[in-house]
Amino acid sequence: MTDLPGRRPPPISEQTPTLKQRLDNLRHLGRLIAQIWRTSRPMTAASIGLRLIAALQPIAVLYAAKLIVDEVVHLTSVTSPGPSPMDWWNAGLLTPVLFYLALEMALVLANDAIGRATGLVDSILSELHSNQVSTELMAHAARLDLMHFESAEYQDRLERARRQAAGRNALLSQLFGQAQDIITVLTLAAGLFVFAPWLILLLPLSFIPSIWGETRFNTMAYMVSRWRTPERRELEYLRYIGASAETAKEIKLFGLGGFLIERFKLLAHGIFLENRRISILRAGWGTVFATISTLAYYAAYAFIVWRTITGEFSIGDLAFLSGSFLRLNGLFQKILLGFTQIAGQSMFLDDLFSFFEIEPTVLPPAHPKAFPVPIREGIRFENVGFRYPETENWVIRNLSFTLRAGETLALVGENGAGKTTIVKLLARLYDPSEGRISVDGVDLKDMAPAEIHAHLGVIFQDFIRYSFTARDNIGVGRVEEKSNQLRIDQAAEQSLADAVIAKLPKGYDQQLGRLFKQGRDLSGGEWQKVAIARSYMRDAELIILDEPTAALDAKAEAEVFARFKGLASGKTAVIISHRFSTVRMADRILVLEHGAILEAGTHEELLAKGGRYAELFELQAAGYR
Ligand SMILES: Nc1ncnc2c1ncn2[C@@H]1O[C@H](COP(=O)(O)OP(=O)(O)OP(=O)(O)O)[C@@H](O)[C@H]1O
Repeated sequence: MTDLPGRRPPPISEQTPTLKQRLDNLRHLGRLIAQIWRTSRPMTAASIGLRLIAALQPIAVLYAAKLIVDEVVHLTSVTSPGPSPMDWWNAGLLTPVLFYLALEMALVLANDAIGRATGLVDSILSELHSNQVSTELMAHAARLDLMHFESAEYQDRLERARRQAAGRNALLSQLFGQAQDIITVLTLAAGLFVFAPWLILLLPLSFIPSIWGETRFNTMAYMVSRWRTPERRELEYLRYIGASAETAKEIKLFGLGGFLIERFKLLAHGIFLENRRISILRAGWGTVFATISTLAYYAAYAFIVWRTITGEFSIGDLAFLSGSFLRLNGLFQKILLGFTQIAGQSMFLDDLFSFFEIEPTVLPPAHPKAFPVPIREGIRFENVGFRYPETENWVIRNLSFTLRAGETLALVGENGAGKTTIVKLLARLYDPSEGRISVDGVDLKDMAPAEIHAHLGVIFQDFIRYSFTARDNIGVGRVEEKSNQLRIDQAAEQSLADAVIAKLPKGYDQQLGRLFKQGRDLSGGEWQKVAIARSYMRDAELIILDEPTAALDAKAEAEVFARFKGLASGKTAVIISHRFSTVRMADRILVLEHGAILEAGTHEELLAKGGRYAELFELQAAGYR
C-alpha cells in the first residue's frame, strides 16, 4: 500500500495511551490557551483577572466567620449593659461584631457579582472561541488537497476535529476555573497549616482514589469515542439518508426506511452498550471513593472537635478549621478531577490540533511560474501515470497526448476509464505519480495550484447545488465579480441559465434549493445550466466540462453546445460525455480504456476506422432508430 502523503502516524493506536502520551497531550492546552488569547485578548484578560479576585474570597469569608464566632463567644461572657440592643450599642460592645458581619456580607455580595461577571465573560468568550475554531478549521480545510477529502481516514479526522470545534467550550471555563481553585486551595492550605499542619496529611487519602478512578474512566471513554469514529460517521450518514429532502424520493420508493432504521439500531446499540458499561463502572467506583473521602473528613473533624474541647482551639477556630478542611477537601477533589478531565479533554484536543497538523502536499513551488496566457502551443501529457493514494491500481498509465491550443477535445470511455481523473490531474487537484503535464512547456508542478485554478473553468458531474440565491449561485464562479451583474447576465445567457432565472418568482434574488424557507428547487438540467454559467464567470484559458449535459434535454444540449463552441472558439476545451451527439462536435476525440488511449481522431476518422468508437456510436445510434 502506498502511504498517504502528509500523514503523521495516528496519535494513539488501538491501545490505551501511556502516561507519557497523556502528558504529551497536555501540550495542546498551550495551543488552546493561545487560540483563546487570539480570539479576544481583553475578554481573556478579564476572565483571568476576575477569577484571581474570586480565588481569595473563600478564605476571607471563613476568616470573617471565625472572627464573628469568637466575638460572639466573647460577648456571651461580658456583663450585660442592659436588655435592649441599643444598650449594647451605646456601650460600644457591638461595634466589632457588626463590622465583621458587614465585612462578611460585603465579601459574599462581591463574590456573587464577580461570579456573574465571570460567567458572562466566559460565555461570550466561549462563543467567540467556538467561531474562531470553526473559521480556523474551514481555513485549514480549504488549504488541504482533494486527496484529503477523498480519503476515509482524513474524513474521520475531519469529523473528529469538527466535533471538537463545537464541543470544547466547557474546557475554557474549566481551565481558568482550575487556576482559580488552585489559588483558593493554596490560601486555605496556608491557613490550615498555620493552625494544624498535619491535618493536611489526611487530605490525600480523600482524593487519590477518586483521581485514579476518574483518569481511568476518562481514558476508557475517550478510547471508545475514538475507535468508534467510523461507526459514528456511518450513524450520521444513515441519519442523513434516512431523513433528508435529497434522499426522501428514493428511500420512499425503494421502501428503505425500515432497512436503514435496523442498520442504525444495530450500530447505535453497540456504542450504547460500551458507553453504558463505562457509566456503570464510573458510578460504582465513584460511590466507593466518595465514601472514603467523607470518612477522611469526619476523622479530621473529630480531631478538631477534640482539640476545641481540650481548649487548644477557640470555637471560632473550630468553625474556621472545619470549614477550611471541608472546602479544601472538596476543592482538592475538584482540582484533581479537573486535571484528569482536562487531561481527558486534551486527548480530544489532539483530534482538533492534529487536524491542523495535516499539511497539503500539492504545493506551490518556491518560485512559481505564471500560467501561460493565452495558451499558444497546448497542454501535453507525457507518459503520465497515476494511482490514488493508498491504492495499488494504476488508474492511468503511460498516457501521452497533446491538447492543442484552441482545440476542443472530447474524452470518451466506459465508466471508470479514468476520464475524471485526467481532469483532476489537469486542474492539479492531484499531482501525477509518474510523468509530467505541461502547459506550453511549463510543468504544472511549477505553477501554484491557485494560479492554475484561476485560469480554469471546470464543471464536474457532481457540481454543487448551492443553497444560495440564483445570483450567488452564478457569481461564486468568480467571487471577486459576484456583484458584477453584467458579467452574471452574460454568463447566464451563454449557458442558457437566463431562461431558468426569468421563470423564477424573484429572478436573480430567488433562493435556490430546498434547504431554506422560500427556496425554490430546480430540475437537474436547470441546475446544470446554472452550474455551467458559474464556469463562464471566469476568463478561463481552459474550459473543462465533465458530463455537463447529462441532465439536459436534447434541444438544450444542442443549444448549450452551439454556444459553448462559440464561447470556446480560440479557447482550449475538454469535454467528457457519454453522449455521442455532444462528442461528435469536438475537434478531436480520445477514446480511453483502463487509463490508456485506445483510439484518437475526429468523429469522422474514428467512424471510418471502424474500431471501438464506431462500435459504441453505432450502439447508441441504434437506440434512436
Ligand atoms: N478518490 C479515489 N480514490 C481511489 N480510487 C478512485 C478515486 N476516484 C476514482 N477512483 C478510481 O479510479 C478509476 C477511474 O475513475 P474516474 O472517475 O476517473 O473514471 P471516469 O472515466 O470518469 O468514470 P465515469 O464515466 O463513471 O465518470 C475508477 O476505477 C475509480 O474507482
